[in-house]
Amino acid sequence: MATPLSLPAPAKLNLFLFITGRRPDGYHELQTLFQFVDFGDELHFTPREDGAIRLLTEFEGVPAESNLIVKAARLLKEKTGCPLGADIRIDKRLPMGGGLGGGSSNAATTLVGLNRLWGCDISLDTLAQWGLTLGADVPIFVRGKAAFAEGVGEIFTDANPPESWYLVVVPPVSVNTGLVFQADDLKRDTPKRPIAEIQPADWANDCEPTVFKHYGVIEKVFSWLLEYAPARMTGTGCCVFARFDSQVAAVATQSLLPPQWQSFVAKGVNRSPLHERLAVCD
Ligand SMILES: C[C@](O)(CO)[C@H](O)COP(=O)(O)OP(=O)(O)OC[C@H]1O[C@@H](n2ccc(N)nc2=O)[C@H](O)[C@@H]1O
Ligand SMILES: Nc1ncnc2c1ncn2[C@@H]1O[C@H](COP(=O)(O)OP(=O)(O)OP(=O)(O)O)[C@@H](O)[C@H]1O
Repeated sequence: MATPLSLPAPAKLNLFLFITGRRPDGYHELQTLFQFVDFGDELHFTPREDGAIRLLTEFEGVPAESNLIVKAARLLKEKTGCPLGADIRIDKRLPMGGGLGGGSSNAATTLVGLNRLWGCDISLDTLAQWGLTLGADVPIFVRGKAAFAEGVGEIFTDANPPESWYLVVVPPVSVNTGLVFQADDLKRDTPKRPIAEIQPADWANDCEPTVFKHYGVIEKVFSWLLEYAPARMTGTGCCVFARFDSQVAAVATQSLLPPQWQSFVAKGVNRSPLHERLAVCD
């Protein structure tokens, strides 16, 4: 049997997220700062000669046909005409609908992993472009470098934010990204600024007031964390993160969390663990 290729699908954090407008197609113009963390899912790919794409891990509430892993594998096969297939397994650790980009990261790791396994030799830029049709955050995970993003999140400028430690708390709710963007009370008129002018003191997330209003528990988690460290929601929620200078400080605060709140401690990294692993495989 062929050796499987195992690759990480890390989470991302939006260190800030401003909504600067709405396009005629309904999508929103953003200015955001993406950083990865060294925590996420792990995917395992084994090539198949018969061309079939099989996802061997079941997802609660997501049929295989609509799973972004299967969609990404089919997209690559269709675009390249590759006759091979794959068996795919995943160790799922990232919550769904958490604002950590888990689905997009799974899709990106599938595109990059199968491109390698099948020997397609498609450039990262092209994979990122194809991936955008699967989800707004797929391109950043394909590129694998911390970046400011504009447009709907697909125009990048490399960035080098401090690689802090984060305590990420997962409130017991799932937030639907589409519904947040449709909300009447969403702040979508932050003036667009040159990226160099956005200072750390200005960092904020425009989705917070709307999400907090509809999900009281997320605001509760946010207020709790704020007592210990600077805190912010990532993406459209539900996860909230607090920033620390050391792992010890993050773990100490984690030990004080109310027991019903799930959490993890992770380090911010400006190069994706996916690309770190691929470099080792070279
Ligand atoms: C807000 C972010 O979390 C920032 O990282 C992402 O851009 C959201 O990415 P995502 O969860 O992959 O979202 P998608 O699946 O692409 O979009 C879900 C829905 O959110 C809305 N949406 C998404 C991104 C965007 N820039 N404007 C939007 O209005 C659209 O209605 C879309 O149908
Ligand atoms: N492989 C996958 N992993 C997670 N979710 C998936 C996957 N495939 C499809 N989905 C669907 O996509 C939805 C969003 O999942 P995801 O984990 O990307 O949310 P998110 O972390 O809020 O993303 P974002 O930060 O991009 O808003 C899920 O609720 C699920 O229905």
